[in-house]
Formats: sequence, C-alpha cells, structure tokens
Amino acid sequence: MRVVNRKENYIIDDILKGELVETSIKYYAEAKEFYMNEDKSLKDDTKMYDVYQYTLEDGSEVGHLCWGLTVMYPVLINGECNMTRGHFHLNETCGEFYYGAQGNGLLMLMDAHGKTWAEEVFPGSVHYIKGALAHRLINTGDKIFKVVACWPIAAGHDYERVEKQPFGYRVFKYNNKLEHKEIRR
Ligand SMILES: O=P(O)(O)OC[C@H]1O[C@H](O)[C@H](O)[C@@H](O)[C@@H]1O
Repeated sequence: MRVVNRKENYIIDDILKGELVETSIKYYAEAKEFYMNEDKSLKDDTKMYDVYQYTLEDGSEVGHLCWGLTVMYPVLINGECNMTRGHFHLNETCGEFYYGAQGNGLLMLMDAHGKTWAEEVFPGSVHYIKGALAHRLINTGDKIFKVVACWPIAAGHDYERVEKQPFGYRVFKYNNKLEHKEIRR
C-alpha cells in the first residue's frame, strides 16, 4: 500500500497552514456595521477575526467539503462582544459542523422566523448546525476564541438575509458580566 504523507496542510501553532489554505482577515473597518454602535476608540485596522479555509474541491458537487478555522480576537465594541458577520446557507440542504478548539464563546442560531438562541462553545464542544439555520460566532471570553468548521462548499453564504432579518439578540459584556439584549424588530 502506498502511504501518502499529506504534509502540506496541518495545524501548527494552532493555526491551519499549508499551500492550499486560503486566509482572510476581517478588520474593524469592514465589520463596523455588524455591531450596534460604532466604537471610535477602535482603529480601522483592528483585527476582529481570521478565517482559514482548506479544500481540494471546487464546490461543483454538494459532496465537496471545506475545512476551516475561525480565530476571533477578544475585542469589545462599545461593550458588545466581537462576533462574525453571520449568515444563512444559500443551499439550505447543507448543514455544518463546528468544533470548539480554544477559548469560550457562543454559537448564535436563528431560524427562518427569526427565533434566536445560542449554544455554549468551549474546547471540545461539537455543534451540528442544521442547513436552514443562520449562524454566528461570538467571543464572550477574554482570550482568543478558535472554532474549527466543516461544511459543503456548495452551501454558500447568504449575508443579505441576515441583514433583512437580523439575529434576535446581541451580547454585551459590562464589568465582566455578560448581558443578552433582545433586539426589537
Ligand atoms: O462569513 P462569516 O459569517 O463572517 O463567518 C466566518 C466563517 O465562519 C466559519 O468558519 C464558517 O464556516 C465560514 O464559512 C465563515 O466564513
């Protein structure tokens, strides 16, 4: 049997590295509108989160998978906890797995009617996100929050839908205490 040493993609220093790994960095300048109020004390080049993605496929088939890692920094934006933009999948038959790798946070979920709830994410926690649910990660801790994900590339990202129907809660931290604020629509 031929044993292939797939050295080109691996986790090193807790980061996904390799020739085929695509990296994108979300700076505060591009994330301002996610939060309730702009925080003028934050510089535009403040790093909010990094997304690393690895696949050998092109997404032309629903069975084509992508492996990813999201690294979220412990930033408060006028007291609001740092979060990802959040999205529905364009193809609702496509679910996704999340796995808590480091730090603490929440996986916020929302159904088609706007009903919103969350799951605690911590090192070792495994989360199955059903294809029809919008999802967003929130760093509620004081340290870097890392979450591994696996999803079909064909899932796509529908950001417009969460802009039209925003998640029902926002998470804040004041004096080290978390507050979940319900958003009135
Ligand atoms: O794209 P966002 O909503 O900002 O989320 C950031 C990233 O989080 C996870 O890693 C998802 O699996 C990615 O598909 C997504 O791009």
